[in-house]
Amino acid sequence: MNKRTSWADLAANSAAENTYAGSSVNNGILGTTSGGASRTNTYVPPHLRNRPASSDPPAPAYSGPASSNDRSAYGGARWGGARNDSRSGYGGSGGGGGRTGGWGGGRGGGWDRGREQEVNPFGDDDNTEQAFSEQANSGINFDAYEDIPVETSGDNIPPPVNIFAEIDLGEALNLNIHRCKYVKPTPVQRHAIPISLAGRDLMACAQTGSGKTAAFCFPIINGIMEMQAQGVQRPSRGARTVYPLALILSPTRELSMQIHEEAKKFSYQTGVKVVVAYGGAPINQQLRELERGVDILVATPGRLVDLLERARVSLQMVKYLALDEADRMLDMGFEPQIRKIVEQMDMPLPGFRQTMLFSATFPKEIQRLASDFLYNYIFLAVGRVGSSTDLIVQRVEFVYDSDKRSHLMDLLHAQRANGVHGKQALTLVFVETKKGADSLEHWLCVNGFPATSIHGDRSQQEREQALRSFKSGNTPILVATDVAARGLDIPHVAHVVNFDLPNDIDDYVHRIGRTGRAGKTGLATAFFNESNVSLARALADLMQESNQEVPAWLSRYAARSSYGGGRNRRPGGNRFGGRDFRRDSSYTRGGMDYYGGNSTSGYGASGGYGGGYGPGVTSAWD
Ligand SMILES: Nc1ncnc2c1ncn2[C@@H]1O[C@H](COP(=O)(O)OP(=O)(O)OP(=O)(O)O)[C@@H](O)[C@H]1O
Repeated sequence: MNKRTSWADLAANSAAENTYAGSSVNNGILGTTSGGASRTNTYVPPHLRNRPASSDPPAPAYSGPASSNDRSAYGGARWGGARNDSRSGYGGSGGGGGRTGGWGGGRGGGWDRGREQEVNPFGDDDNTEQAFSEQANSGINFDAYEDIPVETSGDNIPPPVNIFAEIDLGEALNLNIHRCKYVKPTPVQRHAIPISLAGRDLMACAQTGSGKTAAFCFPIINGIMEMQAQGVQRPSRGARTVYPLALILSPTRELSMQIHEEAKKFSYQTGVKVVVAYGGAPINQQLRELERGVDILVATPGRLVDLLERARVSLQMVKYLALDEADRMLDMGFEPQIRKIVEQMDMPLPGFRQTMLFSATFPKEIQRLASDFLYNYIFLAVGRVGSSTDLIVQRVEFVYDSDKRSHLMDLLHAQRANGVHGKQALTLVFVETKKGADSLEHWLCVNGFPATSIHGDRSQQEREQALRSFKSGNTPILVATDVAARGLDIPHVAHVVNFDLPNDIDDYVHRIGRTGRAGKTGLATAFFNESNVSLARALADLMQESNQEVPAWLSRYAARSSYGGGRNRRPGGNRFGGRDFRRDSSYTRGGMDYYGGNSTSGYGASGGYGGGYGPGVTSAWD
């Protein structure tokens, strides 16, 4: 499907489509000369100053082996109504009118006052009328998504919508959708929004850059507006405890900040207040912000646990729980913290809150874990689970470790030569280690390529500054560890280079997904060598799945290797085979299918998954 051209064409096309509107490369912080390979080495990034200058000579030219391409009808009521257990719906026992110190009066009160002072997140862009007239030109190529396969499973699935007007999101939210210049919903939004508006729990898997943030934000904002219209009351426990109505968790600070920014735009003038809390930044400032009132709390798990332990936040009133990058949130690194937040504090149980899990990848093992947090949920897959979008042209090249730098340099030179108006297109380079990131950044800078880096050893201030500098085009090359792999929506990233490939194919999917977003095309290049053999098969399968040309040498590696490259790959199995894990017969117990009541009738039958155990009853897998 992707037309093959030379690399230079690909880079040029990608760059042309992704040219940033920012400043020129030579912006004052650089003393570089432009053009050929030899450059004046005058730029040293702040965190590398006072270090000895690199004595690395340019590496020899690429000498790796040549390769062929060298290159059921909806029946659910709104939340509460759809529950068929004996417990009353949300608000019955949790947020009832018997509470004292109501919303608007005590805790979180004063929001009306704050609302008057609300900063317009659209800034100079806020010209609603213009937004209406410009809608047809928002630059989103929706045709790219039209023939994408969609799978939904679960009982009583609400039907998808085609246009935003089909859903009643409320006037204020609709206005913000117009301000964002969203003409029509993306496929994941078409399906996920009606499901969530119907009060159903959801596990949603959709490709990178396909609009998942709005898919969970819109129903949350709409739901909170309704709660406020109904005069929701909040407790007046401890003088300084706040009671958010929605919690959105994400794995990195930068992603939480981004979701916060997006959610603020969507909730502008709706009366819904969004606050963010993440580590590495002064907690006192975040506490002050919380005290001014919070409806939606966007947080990273570590900082949230801190706030909960200080009793500054209570989750007792949480009606909506969204986990972005849910598979990452539930893998080994984060799972204990997530369980603590969701299961061991005062958050309402599944069935009494609405839970939404979103990611571009969802290994079955993680799906199984995640089901502990859900109640009678709907599974939605837009595209194949864990697939990458066809919008990204993927190339994989065999490059020995010792040749990687010179090879990267070649790519960057070609890209610059083909750049639009001499500007370097934004390029994101992923490496394995923090040290490796520092060292590559330094080497690029001294070789005349303005670069910055983002990784866990940099201070939060440095991380944020690096992102800003990259986004603006001041340093059009960002060297990153996996801290930047997920969720970040940076316009005009033309090229993602996997300088070091990850061990897990899902990480690869997220990394390359930093380009080719919202209908735009992008380019991803991976450097592969003997140390990546365990990824060969998964990588070849993924590329084939997304209509990419697989080099013959990679196919040979793939044929020889076992199925590695992932946490959840069945040996010999096809990673694209099953989707909703509930449909997989290997997950049935005692002849009873956990999904549909029995393993032959499949999903859709009554007594489906989640009905097997009620809220509060421990999952069968514990
Ligand atoms: N309906 C829409 N119309 C136009 N643009 C949209 C629409 N929905 C979302 N977008 C834009 O698409 C881009 C990608 O959206 P978003 O960041 O939510 O993707 P995502 O699916 O969460 O990606 P990832 O898997 O990488 O986290 C954003 O710039 C967003 O503003």
